[in-house]
Amino acid sequence: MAVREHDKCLGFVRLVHRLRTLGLALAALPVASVLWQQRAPGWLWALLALNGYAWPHLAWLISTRSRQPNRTEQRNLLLDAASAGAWVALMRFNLLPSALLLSMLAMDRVGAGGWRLFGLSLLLEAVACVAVGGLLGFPVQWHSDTLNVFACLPMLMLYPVWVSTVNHALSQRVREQNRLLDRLNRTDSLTGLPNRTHWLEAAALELRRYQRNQRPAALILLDVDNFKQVNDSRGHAAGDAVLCELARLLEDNLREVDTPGRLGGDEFGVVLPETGLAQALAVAERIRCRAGRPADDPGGAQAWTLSLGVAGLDAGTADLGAWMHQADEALYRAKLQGRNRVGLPRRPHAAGGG
Ligand SMILES: Nc1nc2c(ncn2[C@@H]2O[C@H](COP(=O)(O)OP(=O)(O)OP(=O)(O)O)[C@@H](O)[C@H]2O)c(=O)[nH]1
Repeated sequence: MAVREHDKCLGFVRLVHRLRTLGLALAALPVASVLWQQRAPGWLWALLALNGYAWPHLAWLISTRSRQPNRTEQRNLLLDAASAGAWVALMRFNLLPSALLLSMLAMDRVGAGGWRLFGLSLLLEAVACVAVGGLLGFPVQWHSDTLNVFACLPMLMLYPVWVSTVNHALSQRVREQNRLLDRLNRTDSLTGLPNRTHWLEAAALELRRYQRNQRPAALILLDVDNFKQVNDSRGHAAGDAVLCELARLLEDNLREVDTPGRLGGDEFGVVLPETGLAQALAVAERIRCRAGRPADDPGGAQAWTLSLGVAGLDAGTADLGAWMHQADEALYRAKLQGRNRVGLPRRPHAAGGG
């Protein structure tokens, strides 16, 4: 099993261990009160001590050393259920401690493994209870005295709070992981910039704002010149480094409200809200000039260059596809005209502010 998979399973084992350690320690008190009432023999007391205080740590060792911690822990949970059933019979069905034991067990069974684990546990509890009860000749002593009631109180008052605390921590972790997953789904793994899907959403948002309120916006599409040669001559890792350098260049040279993104391969895009065409051309030119120059020698020779295409919005921009197409055509023109330049859109645009 892969190490990460093993670690993920340990999360479940840890959760059950926390529940079991406190649960069994508290459950031992009402059982002990019944054993005291019954003047039980020493071996029963020893069994209780083992079950209540040694078993949780033994179960932890067994599960964490297992090659399949999840499965082993499921088995341990079923053993817990069987032992609870046996204790109900050993307590001669003393009403309050038995009901408390079974209801608390049911609560963490549903919490840790859902209705399936609950059903299986119930079955095992019944089997163990009938088997041990049968061996003892089904002695019954329903009555719970004051000592039994007092011995039940710690579990009754503490365990539900403990279960809720553990569940709350768990649900917070799930929320955090969902947030992380969402971020990863929207991020390009190499550069850390928004990926194509996220970037297109940002562009579509600006288009809608323009259609509703005539707020200007512009797109820049950029592509590294002769990137294939960078890969071929300096290796794929050097190519990746150039893409990351470009991503940092965009982040460092744009406003907070602008959205840079990697559209795929060596093609990137920038969404510029509240920006007219002239301003967008100036931004594109600034990026072009700074591309491929070492930070400590910004006036030095360019190690790699960029071609860029710019498109603003006007009443003739039918949809996002049309807007992208205009920027793409402008980029294509920049490539045709010799690369390392900013391409202009074919049509004059009405978007103001520049
Ligand atoms: N290192 C690296 N290369 C990539 C990645 N994704 C795509 N490429 C390469 O990027 C190159 C893209 O080349 P093109 O855009 O077609 O052409 P170009 O060489 O940049 O030429 P022009 O765009 O015409 O200037 C291809 O060789 C791809 O294999 C990546 O994540 N990392």
